[in-house]
Amino acid sequence: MGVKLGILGLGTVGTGTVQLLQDVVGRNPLLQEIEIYRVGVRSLDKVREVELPSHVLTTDLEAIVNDREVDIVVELIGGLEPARSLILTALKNGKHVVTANKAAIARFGAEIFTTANQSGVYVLLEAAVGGGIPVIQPLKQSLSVNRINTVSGIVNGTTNYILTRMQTEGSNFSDVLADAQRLGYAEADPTADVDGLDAADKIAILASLGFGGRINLEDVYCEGIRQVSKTDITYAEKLGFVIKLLAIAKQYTDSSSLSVRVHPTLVPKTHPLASINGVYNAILVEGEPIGQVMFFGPGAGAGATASAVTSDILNLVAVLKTSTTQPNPLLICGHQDYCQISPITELVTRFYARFLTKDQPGVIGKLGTCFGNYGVSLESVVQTGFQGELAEIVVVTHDVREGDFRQALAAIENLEAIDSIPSLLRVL
Ligand SMILES: NC(=O)C1=CN([C@@H]2O[C@H](COP(=O)(O)OP(=O)(O)OC[C@H]3O[C@@H](n4cnc5c(N)ncnc54)[C@H](OP(=O)(O)O)[C@@H]3O)[C@@H](O)[C@H]2O)C=CC1
Ligand SMILES: N[C@@H](CC=O)C(=O)O
Ligand code: NA
Repeated sequence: MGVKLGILGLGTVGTGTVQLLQDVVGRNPLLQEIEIYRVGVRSLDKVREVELPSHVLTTDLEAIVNDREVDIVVELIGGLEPARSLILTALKNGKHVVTANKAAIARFGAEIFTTANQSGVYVLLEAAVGGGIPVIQPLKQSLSVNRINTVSGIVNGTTNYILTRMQTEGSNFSDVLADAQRLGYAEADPTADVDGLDAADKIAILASLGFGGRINLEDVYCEGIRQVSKTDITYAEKLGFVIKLLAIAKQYTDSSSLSVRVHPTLVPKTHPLASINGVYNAILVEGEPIGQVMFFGPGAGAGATASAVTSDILNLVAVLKTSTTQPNPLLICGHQDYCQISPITELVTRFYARFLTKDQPGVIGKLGTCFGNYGVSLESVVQTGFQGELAEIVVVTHDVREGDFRQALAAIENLEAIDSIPSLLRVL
């Protein structure tokens, strides 16, 4: 007997998944055992890129998650509600769930996994992070014997696509965002991409897997890419860096707390993450004894994401075809405790800052003295340009505690010679 899927959503990812499932020749033979039984959408009038028998499409998503015939619910509608309620109902009805919905998992993961465990079913989410890149399963299984100390990466395809085109073509932010939307990379509300929220959801999920505890999303520090200007991209280039939106989860060596954050970062051109361009994502996992492992691939888009969704479906088909009633501990999520996350003020990092100053003698000296008063030591100071009457000074610091750096900046802002501080970015 075939395994019956109830797919919720037939947008970018839903369509890619149905296309893959309708074209099984040359792929894993288990795919032939899958039946697309129901597909739930918002509108029956939309023109679809896939052909499905008319009785398969429905707008009644509740009926799908309550249908006794459905074995696996594949949630691809996105957003928080009704996605959360539909997932919970499916789980309570004893159905396995596959989801690409990092927003729902990052916020309601505790409730969703507790319900799944109580019902003896699985929630698989490979597509939720890194699109088509296998990273969830490797963290849960292949790498789980390591003590992880850092998970960092480029986990949002839309912003990496935007930053890459701003860097290589000098393109304008809003034009490039429109292209990312047209290509199906962006979220329904692209502010989730641009403001770093999508990356924050993803690093919360990766940190939870890497460090073995729940993550309170509100503790994840998050800055997006709106403030990244062409001027900063050009300065960064001259200084030997590229600007990337990085998501980082790092264990402090001297304590049990984690730093979990998302922000635009100056990445040295020699670093493995510097060369990840366009919609590609990469996740660098560092642990003991393995050392460094990097996962690279397409982070968004219909086909790539469908690959991850369908691999989860396949895992569940295999589960359904084996007779054991015992849960597989490598497939469940059994975290109970929350990880302790340090405030951003405790972060120790290098900074890049751009100042607009009055063109007076001794300004650089005043900046240096002010930084010195707060224990901030400077790695480089560059004054190359002017913006109208104002001189532009760019500094890169050595490692400094963020709280101390912020105090120094507050003092610098009060200097008579300082007009403004248009940019402040962290340096890897
Ligand atoms: N796009 C990508 O590259 C990636 C997306 N994801 C995640 O995958 C999920 C889906 O994204 P994507 O395919 O891009 O989204 P789309 O907006 O393209 O598609 C959403 C689909 O869900 C349906 N839908 C939405 N809300 C409802 C509702 N309330 N009732 C019934 N149907 C509904 C829509 O119906 P209709 O067609 O009738 O409007 C549409 O078919 C999201 O969680 C996203 O974060 C993950 C990785 C990559
Ligand atoms: N909007 C997301 C889609 C994949 O998760 C992105 O751009 O990465
Ligand atoms: Na993935």
